[in-house]
Amino acid sequence: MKMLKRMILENLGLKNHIHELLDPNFIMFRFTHYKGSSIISEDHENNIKYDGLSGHTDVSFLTFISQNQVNGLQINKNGEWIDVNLSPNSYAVLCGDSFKAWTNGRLHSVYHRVTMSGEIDRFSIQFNTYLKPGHFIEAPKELVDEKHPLLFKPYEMLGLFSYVASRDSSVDVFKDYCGVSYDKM
Ligand SMILES: O=C(O)CCC(=O)C(=O)O
Ligand SMILES: [Fe+2]
Repeated sequence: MKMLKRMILENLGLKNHIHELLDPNFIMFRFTHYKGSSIISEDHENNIKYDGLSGHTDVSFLTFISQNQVNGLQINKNGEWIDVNLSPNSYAVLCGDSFKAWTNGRLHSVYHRVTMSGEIDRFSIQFNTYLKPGHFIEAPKELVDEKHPLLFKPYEMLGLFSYVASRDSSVDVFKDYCGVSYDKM
């Protein structure tokens, strides 16, 4: 994770900012169990119900996803859903909203979902990286200029978490919380 952050910052010419992202690093793990159709099937006339998770972006900096050998994760590229075929012992890395905000939009958060289509249960582990509460996420000055106006106001993770928890997750909560709107002249 540290290496990945270093590589990204080096690429953006921001190596001098690495400690802002590494020192206050804060990690959350989540385990998810998606039931295969053999368990939750309500198969009346082939009307099978599948488990899953609807489309969203993560509010983290980075998300690492590891799974048992059952696929189901999909990412959206230009409106098209693409299956992520994870080989055993590998994991997916997704960029989240916080990295997008900190890079003032240079990185994009990945819109993704989970769609189950088989009989076997899927188990996944998500490892989300944030900044410790109390540390503000603010794009470095080098990434803000006339051509690249500030896209997100500085914010802090606890404020964001409580806002997200109080909202309907189907709307763009992250942008609602800290997005900057510029009036078109
Ligand atoms: O289970 C997965 O592969 C992804 C889960 C996910 O996107 C999430 O919990 O935010
Ligand atoms: Fe997610």
